[in-house]
Amino acid sequence: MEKPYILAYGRVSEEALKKLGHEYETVYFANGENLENERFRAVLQQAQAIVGVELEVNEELLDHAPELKVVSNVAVGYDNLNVTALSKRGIAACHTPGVLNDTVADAVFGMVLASARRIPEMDRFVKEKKWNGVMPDEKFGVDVHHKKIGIIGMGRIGEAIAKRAALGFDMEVLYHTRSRKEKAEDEYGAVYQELPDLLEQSDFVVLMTPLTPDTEGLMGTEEFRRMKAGSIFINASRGAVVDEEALVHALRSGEIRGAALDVFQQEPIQPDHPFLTMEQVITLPHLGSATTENENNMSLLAADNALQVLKGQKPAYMINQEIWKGRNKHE
Ligand SMILES: NC(=O)C1=CN([C@@H]2O[C@H](COP(=O)(O)OP(=O)(O)OC[C@H]3O[C@@H](n4cnc5c(N)ncnc54)[C@H](OP(=O)(O)O)[C@@H]3O)[C@@H](O)[C@H]2O)C=CC1
Ligand SMILES: O=CC(=O)O
Repeated sequence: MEKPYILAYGRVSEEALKKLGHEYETVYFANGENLENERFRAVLQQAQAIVGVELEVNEELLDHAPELKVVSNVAVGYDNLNVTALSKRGIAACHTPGVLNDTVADAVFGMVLASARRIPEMDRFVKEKKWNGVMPDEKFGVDVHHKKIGIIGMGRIGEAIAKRAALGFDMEVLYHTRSRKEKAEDEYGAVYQELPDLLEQSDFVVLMTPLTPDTEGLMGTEEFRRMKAGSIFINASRGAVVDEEALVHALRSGEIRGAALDVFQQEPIQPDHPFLTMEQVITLPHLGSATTENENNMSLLAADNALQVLKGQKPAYMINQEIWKGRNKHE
């Protein structure tokens, strides 16, 4: 009998592809492939699992996937999945929380340091042979240590950022979420704030919420207006949590000093986007979790999630847990 199919998509490590391929006919498609590709449609028609990152899984795609049992994101964020549509069809939705916390927090701290100390800009300055041996006063950065960092979305990754800020850089940590975080308060001295208060006090504002109907456009004109003069905005959550026009305005008008952005409303960013011409904005290609080690860890976790579902076991990291109820009376 032919092995059942798995459709692998986007960033999935070699080791994970091998693991999946051992038991299932695993066909890999690069990021950007979609229903317009005949081979993609043919594999989807037979696929019992999708394992990958950034594939838009909507009703239309699901209509082409009659055998599907699980969609396993190689990501913790799952705004690319229509979870309601998956649940309605009894398809498990899985993701990879936890394993990437430190990797993403390292990247965010890189963004904090790079923007405060103008590191990418100064790299260009030297390479463009503008350096005459003296660091010009007008290119000086600002300190990070002992400043206030405001974290919007103190979840798994937010806490790893708070730890670096408090224990590594002696920063005061403010945070805003829907619920209080005792661990962050006890271990990192984090102080809960309503959003306007956090924005008004923080030297660095770090956005780390998921993209949901509640968070879409969370940072808009009013929020940027409330930020301190000279403050820096960091976004590593999702582009659509920010009103990009409002951010461009806040940067151009000097309401805030700078920004470091790993995510955009449209990825890749449009070639004529104003961010690309702004010296005070660091633009990154959604690299938060992108290290060799972490890609493999996330891919293996996503592969395990998918294989567990295909074997009738409850996966370790399932988003729509409610669909599992009653499937196995021991769980
Ligand atoms: N740039 C990159 O490469 C990466 C980006 N990400 C993004 O980071 C996000 C967060 O990941 P992770 O930390 O694991 O997720 P968590 O679910 O652990 O944390 C999310 C936090 O956001 C808070 N939150 C949710 N909705 C709101 C709201 N309306 N107002 C205020 N706070 C809110 C939650 O609050 P509460 O706890 O009170 O519910 C929670 O504390 C992912 O969903 C993804 O979009 C993740 C990895 C890499
Ligand atoms: O953006 C990455 C993720 O894991 O979510």
